Amino acid sequence: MTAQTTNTALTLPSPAKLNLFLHINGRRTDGYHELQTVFQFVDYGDTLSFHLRSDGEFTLSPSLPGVADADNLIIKAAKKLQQATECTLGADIKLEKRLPMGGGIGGGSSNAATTLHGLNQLWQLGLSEAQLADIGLSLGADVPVFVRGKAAYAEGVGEKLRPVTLPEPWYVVLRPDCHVSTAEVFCDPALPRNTKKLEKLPEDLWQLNNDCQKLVCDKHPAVEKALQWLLEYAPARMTGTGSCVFAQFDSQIQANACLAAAADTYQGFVAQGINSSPLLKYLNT
Ligand SMILES: C[C@](O)(CO)[C@H](O)COP(=O)(O)OP(=O)(O)OC[C@H]1O[C@@H](n2ccc(N)nc2=O)[C@H](O)[C@@H]1O
Ligand SMILES: Nc1ncnc2c1ncn2[C@@H]1O[C@H](COP(=O)(O)OP(=O)(O)OP(=O)(O)O)[C@@H](O)[C@H]1O
Repeated sequence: MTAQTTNTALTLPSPAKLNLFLHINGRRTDGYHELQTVFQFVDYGDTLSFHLRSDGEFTLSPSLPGVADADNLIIKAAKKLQQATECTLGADIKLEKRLPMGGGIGGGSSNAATTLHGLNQLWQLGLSEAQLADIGLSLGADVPVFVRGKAAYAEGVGEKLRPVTLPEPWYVVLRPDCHVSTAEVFCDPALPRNTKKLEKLPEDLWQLNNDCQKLVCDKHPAVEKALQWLLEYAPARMTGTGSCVFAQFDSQIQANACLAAAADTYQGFVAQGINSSPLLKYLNT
């Protein structure tokens, strides 16, 4: 991922995340779920470029298929920041989309976080990371971790974050050919919602589960199939509410070999797990 900065333009990375495990501990009265998860970033993602406008307007190019610009988390984040700070500036925003959408790897949330950081810098607002994370939370439960940019043990709805230092292995991430709605998974009566809260993270996160995985596999055979396919190679699991599944490897060579074998059947990518988001590297903080 490359990035560049001038006073009137800024190019920034927008990486994906994996949920290395995901426990659902309960449901709040507002319908949101209490959860425990570990987020790790991967060195693969989208790229966003921001060009300053003085008239307070926004453009996005290209638009995402099936997503009106007004519903795009990039534009929503830009408008939230503009309103919160009463800023009169705007931006032309370019998006290079590489991340599969609706795959549980947080592409939209990451785009929102990169937009908050990018415009904070371009407009010289001087908001703190904590202020940006607060604005981010109003856009989605996964936005704060992307704003903070550190691999984290998360609780609450995903916003109570404790940085963790994890091994940085290689992952194969496969995108089964189906769409899984996060809201639908969380609304499903069959979702297990009472996993006991962990007091302490175990050393080996593969001992833990993704509580959404069985439900999603039962409803979407393509997810089950991709997971079983990966399990022939390495420990594998679903991320978030799916549909993407990932397997862990010690080396890039092993991961590439697995992806090459998958190529006829699945779309996917190889990426390294990273504890610090590439976004942080390019910000003047
Ligand atoms: C499942 C995870 O991907 C784990 O990282 C996230 O918690 C989902 O985060 P997200 O996509 O940013 O979620 P949001 O956009 O805030 O919410 C999407 C939908 O998921 C449900 N939702 C989400 C997060 C959460 N802790 N409890 C929920 O019940 C809500 O019904 C909401 O309607
Ligand atoms: N910039 C964006 N990038 C991707 N999706 C977006 C964006 N803005 C809005 N969306 C909408 O959000 C939905 C979820 O997108 P996203 O790629 O973040 O899913 P996800 O990886 O499953 O996220 P999460 O794990 O946070 O639920 C998309 O299907 C799309 O309709």
